[in-house]
Amino acid sequence: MERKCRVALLTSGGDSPGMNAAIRAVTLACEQHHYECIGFYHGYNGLMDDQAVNLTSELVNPYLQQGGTLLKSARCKSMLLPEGPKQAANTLNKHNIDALIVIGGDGSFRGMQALSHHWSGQLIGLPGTIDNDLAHSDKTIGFATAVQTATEAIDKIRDTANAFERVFIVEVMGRHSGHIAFNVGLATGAESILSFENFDPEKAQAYVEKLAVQIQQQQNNKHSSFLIILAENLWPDGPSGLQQALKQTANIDSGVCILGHIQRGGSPVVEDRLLASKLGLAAVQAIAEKQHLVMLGEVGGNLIATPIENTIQDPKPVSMYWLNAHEEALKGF
Ligand SMILES: Nc1ncnc2c1ncn2[C@@H]1O[C@H](COP(=O)(O)OP(=O)(O)OP(=O)(O)O)[C@@H](O)[C@H]1O
Ligand SMILES: O=P(O)(O)OC[C@H]1O[C@](O)(CO)[C@@H](O)[C@@H]1O
Repeated sequence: MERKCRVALLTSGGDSPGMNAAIRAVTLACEQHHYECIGFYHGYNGLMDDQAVNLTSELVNPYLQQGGTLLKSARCKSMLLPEGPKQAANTLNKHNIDALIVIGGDGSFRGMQALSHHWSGQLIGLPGTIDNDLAHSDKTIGFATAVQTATEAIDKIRDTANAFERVFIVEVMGRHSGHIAFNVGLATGAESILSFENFDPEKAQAYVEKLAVQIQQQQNNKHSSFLIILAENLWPDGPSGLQQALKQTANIDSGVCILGHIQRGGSPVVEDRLLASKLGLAAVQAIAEKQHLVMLGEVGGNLIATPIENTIQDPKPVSMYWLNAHEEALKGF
């Protein structure tokens, strides 16, 4: 009897809503292709200490609509050491794995590159991160849900901010990229959006002075709230640093809300379920077609495979067009 192809799967880095939908799609597609499907728990840690599980449709089906990842995730320090990728390769060889699918962000893809130097199986990446910072896919799995979650939370802040005509600084995630900040800022009609793409930390005081003028003008004219969406890791001393600067510079009081990990959880929105399901099915198809060291993504409605190194190296710029248009439109009020 012909030996069945053995496909392994892991989720790595920050979990993102829709990872479970991708795991489910991979498992179902493997069953359809008559492949074995083996999950490894806790990201690359599961390859370090051999934490394997046989994935079946019965096991994965109930997770489709759940956030997080049924395979758990981790940031595995051993992968950064010379022995780590070798150890990972040993585990894959021990299980006779033919192909490994990694769902994660750019760090996880760097892990795939390191592994490729020690393991001869096929490696396929799926973009799974709320940050949307991977080139060659319009969206990453989990981004749409994170934007939705943050938007709903900020809408609630807006209600209470309106009631007291308050200024609020809301910090959103994104590590070092502004996709969440800009999209959430547009969706909530934030009066100001500050992110890596439009902020120079050397000129922080100049931004404070500009913000102070905007806040005073807007509140004098309209008697309404003023929301500042602030990307994490941006402002020196974080959102409370900006809060203090506004107070010291112009005696402006403001509230601070750090949305934090609330943005990573929750049931994936339809857009993420669809993207994850399509990419999961495509990953198994890519294995059947003998593809290697590629990431699958969706660009303009088409599924495309891009060499992993390009997805890591190529920038994924935030579109400034709509941000600028939004700022211009606000000036008209
Ligand atoms: N240069 C590298 N070489 C080998 N492995 C790496 C490298 N960079 C990252 N990894 C592995 O990938 C894991 C995940 O990377 P990282 O923590 O950067 O998250 P990510 O995949 O970028 O996702 P996210 O940004 O959404 O959290 C790391 O914990 C490590 O195990
Ligand atoms: O959960 P951790 O390990 O603190 O990581 C937080 C980081 O992970 C992300 O949620 C996803 O990369 C970033 O937006 C954030 O900076």
